[in-house]
Amino acid sequence: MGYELRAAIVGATGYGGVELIRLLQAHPYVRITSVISTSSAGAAIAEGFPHLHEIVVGVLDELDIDLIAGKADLVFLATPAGVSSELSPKLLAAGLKVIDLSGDFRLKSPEVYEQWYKRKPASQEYLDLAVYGLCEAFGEDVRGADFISNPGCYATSALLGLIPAVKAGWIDPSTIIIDAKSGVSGAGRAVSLGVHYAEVNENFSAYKVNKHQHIPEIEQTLGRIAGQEIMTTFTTHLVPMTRGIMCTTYASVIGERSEEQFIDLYKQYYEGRRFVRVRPQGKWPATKEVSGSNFCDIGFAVDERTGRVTIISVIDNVVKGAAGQAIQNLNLMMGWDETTGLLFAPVYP
Ligand SMILES: NC(=O)C1=CN([C@@H]2O[C@H](COP(=O)(O)OP(=O)(O)OC[C@H]3O[C@@H](n4cnc5c(N)ncnc54)[C@H](OP(=O)(O)O)[C@@H]3O)[C@@H](O)[C@H]2O)C=CC1
Ligand SMILES: CC(=O)N[C@@H](CCC(=O)OP(=O)(O)O)C(=O)O
Repeated sequence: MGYELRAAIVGATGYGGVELIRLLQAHPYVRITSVISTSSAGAAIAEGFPHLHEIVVGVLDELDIDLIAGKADLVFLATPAGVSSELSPKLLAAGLKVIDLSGDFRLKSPEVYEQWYKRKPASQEYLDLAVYGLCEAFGEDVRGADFISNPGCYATSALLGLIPAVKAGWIDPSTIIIDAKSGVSGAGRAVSLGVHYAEVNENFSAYKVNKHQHIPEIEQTLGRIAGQEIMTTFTTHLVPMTRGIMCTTYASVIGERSEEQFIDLYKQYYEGRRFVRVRPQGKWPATKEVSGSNFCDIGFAVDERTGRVTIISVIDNVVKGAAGQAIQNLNLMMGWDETTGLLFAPVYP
């Protein structure tokens, strides 16, 4: 297939942007034609990122809508919250397809966005237009779409672990508790006290308890699956590792369900979806087992004593939680095989 899509990346100097460069330069149908930086325009990309030396040649472009429209067919926005709500309408008006990695278009209610992100929301028109790109659940919506809102990293791990059980009515949604942990790259490349080496190393801390911006995203999506309002308890922790998210999720089981039944249910739901790997009974995934890959691995334990199920789901936050999932969305948007350019094994050890 000789198809070539020209892609631009805004926020190319951040962790999500640099990971997009790494993955896209190996994609058979995509050519990166512009990498954009508001702080380092004019500098060679390999100057700031020596690991890309002799792999990606070129200089960083300034952020200019006309320049992007002249060079690209599709734009990835790997920018902080509050940026893409301004940029996306202009890029779409210029005829570009857009995949936004930030949280600006994930929540359908502007009021809910303002409450959790503490920022001015995008307009309702564009919130309605954006397709929530959780491919394994809403892949049909993504096919042929022009504007994708890439799910949040924690939300991806939590939702892939919960959706089949919620959809089947096998767990009581009012009892869901998600205990989530992330590596430090989830906080982005900018330096702050909270991600300083001496603060994180040999430490384990909870943050944004009951205030995390992925709570409404998880609740909105589970509510859509269940057809009823769902509230969850979701606690995030910072772990002294670079990549990886683990969600350990607890819920009360409705009826009598064994681990084997949960495994069969999830295997059926994710049949044909190559990026979700359901573990055999008694095997629980670790973050290292998906590191550097687009996989989400899921394992189960049913406790007959308490009547609860424990669901453990892991992803690499920068790949399945950001750049890899964005490329998975690109593949579906373009009608390509979902796995194109993404079917590589995790990095081990
Ligand atoms: N890191 C992760 O694991 C995940 C991140 N995300 C989301 O993806 C987005 C990118 O995250 P991440 O790469 O980690 O963040 P980083 O902080 O590492 O990078 C963001 C980049 O955006 C650019 N930028 C900042 N302000 C502006 C602006 N006003 N206009 C245009 N570009 C700007 C900066 O580059 P420059 O100064 O060169 O322009 C910066 O390098 C965020 O919204 C984040 O929440 C989602 C899932 C997972
Ligand atoms: C470790 C760490 O700080 N992780 C970030 C991950 C969320 C993120 O990337 O923000 P979005 O809402 O745009 O997805 C956080 O907890 O805020």
